[in-house]
Amino acid sequence: MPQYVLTAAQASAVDQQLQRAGLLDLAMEEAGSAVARLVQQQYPAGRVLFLAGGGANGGDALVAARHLHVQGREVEVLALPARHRLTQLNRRRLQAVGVACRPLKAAAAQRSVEAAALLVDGLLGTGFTPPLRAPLDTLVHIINAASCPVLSIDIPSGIDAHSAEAGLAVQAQHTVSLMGWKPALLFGESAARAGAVTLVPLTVPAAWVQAQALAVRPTDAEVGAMLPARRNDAHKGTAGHVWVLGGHPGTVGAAALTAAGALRTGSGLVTVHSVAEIPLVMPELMVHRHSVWDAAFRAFGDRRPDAVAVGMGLGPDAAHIARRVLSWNIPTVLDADALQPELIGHGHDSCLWTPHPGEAARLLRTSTPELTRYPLEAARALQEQLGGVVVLKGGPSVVAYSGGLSVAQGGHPGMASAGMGDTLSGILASLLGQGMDVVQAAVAGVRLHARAGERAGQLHGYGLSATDVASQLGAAWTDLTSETHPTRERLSFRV
Ligand SMILES: NC(=O)C1=CN([C@@H]2O[C@H](COP(=O)(O)OP(=O)(O)OC[C@H]3O[C@@H](n4cnc5c(N)ncnc54)[C@H](OP(=O)(O)O)[C@@H]3O)[C@@H](O)[C@H]2O)[C@@H](O)CC1
Ligand SMILES: Nc1ncnc2c1ncn2[C@@H]1O[C@H](COP(=O)(O)OP(=O)(O)O)[C@@H](O)[C@H]1O
Repeated sequence: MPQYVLTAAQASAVDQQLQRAGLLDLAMEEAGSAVARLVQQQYPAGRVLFLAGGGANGGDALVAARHLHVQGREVEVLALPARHRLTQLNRRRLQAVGVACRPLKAAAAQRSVEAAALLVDGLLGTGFTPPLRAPLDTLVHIINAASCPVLSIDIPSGIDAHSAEAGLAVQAQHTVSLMGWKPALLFGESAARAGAVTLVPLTVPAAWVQAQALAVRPTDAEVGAMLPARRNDAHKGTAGHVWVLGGHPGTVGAAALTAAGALRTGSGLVTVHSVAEIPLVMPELMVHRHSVWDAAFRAFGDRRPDAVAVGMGLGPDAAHIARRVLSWNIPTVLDADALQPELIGHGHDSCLWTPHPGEAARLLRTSTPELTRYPLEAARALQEQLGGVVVLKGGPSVVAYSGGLSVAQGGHPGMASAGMGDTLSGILASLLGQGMDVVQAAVAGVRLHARAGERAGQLHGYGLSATDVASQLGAAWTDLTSETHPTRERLSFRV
């Protein structure tokens, strides 16, 4: 089942549909029971302290407390005055099964926290509008000083669901996100505040969520189904020829890493064109050194590859060279030095632009902190300016295409090292060269890169390099396709 990303306003729109259909009570019951189930699984012993706000987020907490109480867990509930109708209803239901709901005051919270084995934060969810008002600010300080783990419902209290920033807000060990991901749970400091996130999709008509969603988050099975199946009679002429145009004295490794990424993603032929001496990191690569770029383009004549990656370590002439490449109108990955504002308006539908936040800020003529506050909106703005498809790189990367946004799953913090993006460019060019549609190549390519990073991270931790990631690409491909192409795997190993 697809996963979606929703802003607070979009989640609230679905809530209103549920309300009109008379289903909101059931959704709150499902949300609360999912929280209780998770508590039993992950934190099976000791007293559970619930801090409940007055909105529906507090209502979810009251439902969870009731479920745990009837299952025999010791619970304590401190609650603000209930404003939401369903929160009032669930307060009565909780009291009906014998649990007292004491007023939530700072002093009581302070005392109760000391005896708790787990604190469930149900103060504020998507109905929060910054800045945090009293007494919630004091309560957040008390929660953050607690020695027990904290589990937040939907989103840590004090986090603005839309933004990657975090001011005064709960630091959770675990967050149960309801219905879909909120942007804040995916990016930056706000995601760090959420700890481990468990998504509980809720029994809501998928079409309602899809109609509202800001972005999708494809599962591995969905990504695997996009990757091309190769026939047993495939040969190097059918697996795509990729050209890499990059490298400059001092940055020759970038072009080599891109080429290695393309080979490891299954390209039949990979040729590097450069005016610098490119190290032959894999003897399977073809490397052509040209005297100057004009001579290179003369030598190309009318010959064209199936896909081209341009810009990695390319140096000061990159915009000019990329513009000539764009006139070929073939599947093209533009990265690094080729990501220049003067290319805006010169792209085409088969372009895949791959900026990191610094390059993206340069293209949008804004600052990097401004851009990283709202990565989804930034990716969309870039796509509108550049056309084609944009991969805004990060942990996680966002793919923006005409009419849609997709957020990649996974990756590894060890991928924060030089050359990772160059490898990604090679992966993307390889997938384009193997005939994939540009949107699917981008979505599948970023996940393939992240999956290879996860595997390499298990072996090398924070010491992993881009070369290590490239070496895991074949295994990552197998991981992603194992669910969707079992027959093909068996066929390809026949004797
Ligand atoms: N389909 C789904 O996903 C489902 C979602 N569900 C749940 O609904 C939640 C959203 O519920 P919601 O809309 O009632 O808002 P919620 O977050 O509880 O906050 C409202 C309270 O916060 C207060 N408040 C606001 N700003 C504040 C500030 N700056 N400083 C201090 N206080 C502030 C505000 O106070 P007031 O402004 O009224 O004084 C009001 O009392 C969602 O996160 C999920 O948990 C499930 O129940 C079922 C299905
Ligand atoms: N913490 C992380 N989690 C997941 N992916 C990451 C993380 N850090 C970096 N990456 C990935 O590594 C790549 C870095 O790209 P980039 O900054 O262009 O590197 P370079 O220019 O050195 O090649 C991107 O694809 C990014 O998504």
